[in-house]
Amino acid sequence: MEVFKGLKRFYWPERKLLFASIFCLICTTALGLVYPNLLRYLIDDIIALKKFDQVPMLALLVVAVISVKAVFQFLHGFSGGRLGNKVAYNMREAMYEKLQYLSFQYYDQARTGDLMSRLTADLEAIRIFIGFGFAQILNVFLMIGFGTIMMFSINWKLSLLTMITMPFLAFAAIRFEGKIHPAFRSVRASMSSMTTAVQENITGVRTVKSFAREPYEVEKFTIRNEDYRMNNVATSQIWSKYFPVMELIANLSAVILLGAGGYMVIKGTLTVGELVAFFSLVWYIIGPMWGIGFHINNYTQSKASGEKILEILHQYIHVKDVEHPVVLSPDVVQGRVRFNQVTFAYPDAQPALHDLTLDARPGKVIGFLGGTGSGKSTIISLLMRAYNVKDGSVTLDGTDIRDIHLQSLRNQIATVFQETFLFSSTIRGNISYGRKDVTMEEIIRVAKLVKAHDFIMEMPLGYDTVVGERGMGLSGGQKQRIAIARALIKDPKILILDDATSAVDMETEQEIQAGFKEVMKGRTTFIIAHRISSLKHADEIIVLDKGHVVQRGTHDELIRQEGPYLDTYRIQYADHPDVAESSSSQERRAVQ
Ligand SMILES: Nc1ncnc2c1ncn2[C@@H]1O[C@H](COP(=O)(O)OP(=O)(O)OP(=O)(O)O)[C@@H](O)[C@H]1O
Repeated sequence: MEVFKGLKRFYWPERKLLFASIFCLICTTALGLVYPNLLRYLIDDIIALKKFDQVPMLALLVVAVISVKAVFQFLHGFSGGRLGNKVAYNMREAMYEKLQYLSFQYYDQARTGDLMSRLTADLEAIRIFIGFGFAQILNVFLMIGFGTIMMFSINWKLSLLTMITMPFLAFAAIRFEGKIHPAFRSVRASMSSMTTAVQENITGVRTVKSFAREPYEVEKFTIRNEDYRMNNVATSQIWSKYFPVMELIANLSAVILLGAGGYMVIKGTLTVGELVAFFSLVWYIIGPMWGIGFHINNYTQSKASGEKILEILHQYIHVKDVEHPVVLSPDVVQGRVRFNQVTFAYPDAQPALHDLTLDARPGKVIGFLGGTGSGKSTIISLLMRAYNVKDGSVTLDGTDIRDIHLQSLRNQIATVFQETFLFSSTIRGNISYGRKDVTMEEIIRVAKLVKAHDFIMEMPLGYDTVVGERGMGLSGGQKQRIAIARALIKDPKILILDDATSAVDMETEQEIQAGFKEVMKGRTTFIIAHRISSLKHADEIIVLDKGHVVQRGTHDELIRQEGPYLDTYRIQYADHPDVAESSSSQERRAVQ
């Protein structure tokens, strides 16, 4: 029940619907009890006494009871359906919102397929249970309770005899519950592992095809599919083992009733009408007892689903606002960024950054160079507070970013990531993503700045062209340019380019950078690049190696000293002897 207590905030506001659905079901159940009594009356008071003129009245009464019962049944379905959908809607909203605010650390580990199955299959299980399952379980108790009272009112001895098997039935049902719950959990786990495989396969279809790994992918899927099948088989084995046992026990009741009841009728201690009424009452109790397996199954499934949903809803958010955060106002932000002796390690890992200190004044350009895994992206992750710095501090205009309202901090920053992600929407929609109120003129202006306007206009629908999922249909360089336009339109105080121009040719890169100079006047820019050409205009270049700063200075300073920067420079300009020559003479001058 803990799970349903945890989910209370979703269904409690809809309690009117919940109670209406339960009330209507109780009425339906109570009206169901009228039948056995009408039967008894028909046999004992009409047929036995040959008062056949009362039959039409009785028939009309039956029609009336059926009609009222049907109305209650409809109202139960209606309110239950509304309740389930309302609860599922509220939960879907809450889950989606939570997913928006979960930190980068969570997504480092999360599996998309698993999250998708929680948002779909698990929510569906809860919808059905809260909408109908819960009322039905309550109904089982009511039917058993009402039926038992009525049976005892007819003949208590026969009632006791017939009820003899019920504890065994209850025992079997409880054992069944104990086995089926873990089985369902495994089914759900294997289901989500299967969906993850499908999702990853579709996302990475280009990689799969280029490596001709289709057979391997099929095999990988087969293993998970097999696991899912085996779990389902194991679950149905539990069903098939317990169900016949439960059915046998239930039917024993009917056999005892017919034997003992028939004997009582012969002896004259029970009327035929009472026996017939008793017989339908027994089935009135056995019916829900039989269904108990289904309800238990429904309950355990939704309990397992509820656990998975709560796991997300209760997921700890690593990066969140302090109690009274500083809310930045864009007109006052200068954009001065400082890292003060920052050392940072990802969870359960060696430090990715050691003792970094930097001071980026507003309007300055800071470049980062270093081999893969040297910590460049980590620096910008810390700047946008994707992770909390524990050792040292990062400040913006003198305020520790941990004290700044997270959204207002990120509103000042625009990042172009290493991997370009575009939404499956129009080019116009993709460029204007970071801002609500943006005119077409502004979109075109930034597109021209990043040299994207011409290729966009060559497309059949221009800015209204819909790009495929993840920007399919565009070249790497085109995607990057759209991503840069998306960052620029945000008019940020701080611009971060994480290897953002790696896919465009050098000439276009220079043109884009010339465009930047104009837009980024008075703003702070961080550029991560592998190409010297992308960095050489930076006010300070920081060279990193395994998380340590190994060199820093301007381009001119760095090419005058031996070190990784000059090594990279030599490699990249090997094809340009004139440049290389001039650099070596500069170097020589520096040494002299
Ligand atoms: N999310 C993460 N969780 C755990 N470790 C990480 C994570 N991201 C990066 N690392 C590790 O931190 C170190 C620095 O990585 P980082 O991404 O900052 O390097 P980088 O210089 O940007 O590399 P590249 O040029 O290849 O992008 C690496 O050892 C990397 O494996």
